[in-house]
Amino acid sequence: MEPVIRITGLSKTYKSGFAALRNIDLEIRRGEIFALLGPNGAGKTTLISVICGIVNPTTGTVLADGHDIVRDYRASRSAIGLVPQELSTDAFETVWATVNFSRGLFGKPRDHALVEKILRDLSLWDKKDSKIMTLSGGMKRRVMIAKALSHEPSILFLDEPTAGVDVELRRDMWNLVRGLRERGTTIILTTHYIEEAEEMADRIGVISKGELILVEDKTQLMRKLGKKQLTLQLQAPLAAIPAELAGYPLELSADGQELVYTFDTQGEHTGIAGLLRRLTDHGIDFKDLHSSESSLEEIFVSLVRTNA
Ligand SMILES: Nc1ncnc2c1ncn2[C@@H]1O[C@H](COP(=O)(O)OP(=O)(O)OP(=O)(O)O)[C@@H](O)[C@H]1O
Repeated sequence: MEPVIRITGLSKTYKSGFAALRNIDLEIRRGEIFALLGPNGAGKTTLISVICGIVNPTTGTVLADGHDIVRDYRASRSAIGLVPQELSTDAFETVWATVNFSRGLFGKPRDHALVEKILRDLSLWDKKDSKIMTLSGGMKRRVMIAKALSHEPSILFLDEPTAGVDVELRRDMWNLVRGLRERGTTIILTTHYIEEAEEMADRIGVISKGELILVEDKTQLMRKLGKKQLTLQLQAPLAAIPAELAGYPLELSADGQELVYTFDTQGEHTGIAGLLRRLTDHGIDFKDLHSSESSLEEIFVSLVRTNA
């Protein structure tokens, strides 16, 4: 299937001379949820801004829904809904007027039934006659989403959708995003919250210092980079790891009560049986053991650290 967004050789150097994006190639699949992860200043917002035609690219091309974002700006932009990081709406307007007006900006005919549905889906219907300035921060964020959806885009960008929102709204937002995906909307979200990517995304891209350092299927990424840890609670504390066990990737907790063994889930042998034998040989007994898998958070931190 043709990708819904095709980015080729994209770079952005700001007037200051700062290279915010370096030679990005990326294809977004129709109907997927793609999470763009990266530390502060990595270039996430710049990338979204280029795709949405807010920032001009220095080199490269972007096709959104088949339309070149520079040559064919209007057509590409109307395929896109953007929920920006910052809340920016007319404080004195009502929710109803703002969302209808946004639709009009894209030259779409009035459709009150559609706007009503969007407001209901976002639990905004009972606020439709409220002025924006009287709404809470979370409600204002919902209004931003309603505006972005008002012209029925096939691609939705959510730039840090849940930054600073409470748990309840975050859950609502996730449900909303899933619902949109079910109806065929492609969703690209940027986030600092790894758990959000872990929970929501089909694929994950990691951007660091303007470079896209990785794009992977979420499950594959977690499997590929996933490490497991086996923690052994010792019968008696150890002062140090015995020299004979130096070849094993072992760590001793500060109080000497726990030995942690890290192994690769992809490896042919975990090495656990051998390790346990060696421990017994050395008279190291343990009273309990448990294993844990590394989270996407740990994978992400180690990736960005490697790129530093
Ligand atoms: N107009 C501009 N002129 C010069 N530099 C800019 C401009 N806009 C952004 N930058 C720089 O480009 C880099 C990338 O910024 P961007 O906002 O894209 O990062 P980000 O990944 O979205 O970060 P955050 O997670 O903090 O939102 C930053 O170092 C920023 O200071």
